[in-house]
Amino acid sequence: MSTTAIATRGLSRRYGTKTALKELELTVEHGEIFGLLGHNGAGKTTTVTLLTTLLEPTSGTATVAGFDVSSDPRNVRANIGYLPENVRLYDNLTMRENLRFFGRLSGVINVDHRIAETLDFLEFTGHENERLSTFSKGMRQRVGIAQAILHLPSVLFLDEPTSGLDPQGVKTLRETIVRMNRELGMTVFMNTHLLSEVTAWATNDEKRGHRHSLRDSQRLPGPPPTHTPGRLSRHDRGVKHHRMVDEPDRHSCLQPSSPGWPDNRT
Ligand SMILES: Nc1ncnc2c1ncn2[C@@H]1O[C@H](COP(=O)(O)OP(=O)(O)OP(=O)(O)O)[C@@H](O)[C@H]1O
Repeated sequence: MSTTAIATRGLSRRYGTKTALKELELTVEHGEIFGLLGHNGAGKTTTVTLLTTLLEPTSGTATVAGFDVSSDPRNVRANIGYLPENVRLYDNLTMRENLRFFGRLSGVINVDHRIAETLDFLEFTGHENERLSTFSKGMRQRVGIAQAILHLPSVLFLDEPTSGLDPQGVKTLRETIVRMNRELGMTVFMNTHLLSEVTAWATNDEKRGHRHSLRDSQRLPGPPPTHTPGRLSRHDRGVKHHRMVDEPDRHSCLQPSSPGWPDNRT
């Protein structure tokens, strides 16, 4: 079996004359947690939308879990989970009803059993019969994660997963991501515009090289508890990231000195 979970070659997407994504080249191996880093508008959501088969590339290719996103989207979808930035759930249904609905759509067998197992794994039991309209942002997101992993996908996509969460929510989410990776063996592909999201996993000397091509994919070790600037230590589970920086006018480069450079260290 191939060790490659995701591979893109020249992956591009245009909207009319607007280039949303230009010739993305990246490879993610099975078992990795991968962070796609870029400012607002850099093309992160477009990338995830292409990789989850919700959008067709205008040129280039991509495979996910060994299947081509253009010629074999059904098999891609069967092998992935997806948590969009703004998770869409049914507010007037309970958590169990929501999960049943999504589980059945994904063809999950014995769906109630899987719901129980999944909520147990996420340490989120006790709210099954409550309506989503009463849930906080953090709780809704956990329902979103539950629906994304109900069918035990091999590759999990998370679009700006910490967006709108409080610090405790961010901490819980990071721990959950690591557990899904280590205990369920899921490859995790995560979009973020926050450098801190990537560095949270890793020691880093990765603030160097402010302007990179899209080929600047770098392996980070992670997730250790502390951060050792200037040095990469070895870790058996690599966390890779890829900075979506290109021409300054297109991607408003990620630079530590930029006004928009994230300064939070949640
Ligand atoms: N449907 C669309 N039609 C036209 N342009 C679009 C469309 N979707 C995205 N774009 C443009 O493509 C570029 C990339 O958008 P995308 O949403 O992928 O960026 P992003 O990195 O995810 O940004 P954000 O962090 O703000 O979500 C942006 O300039 C955006 O305005």
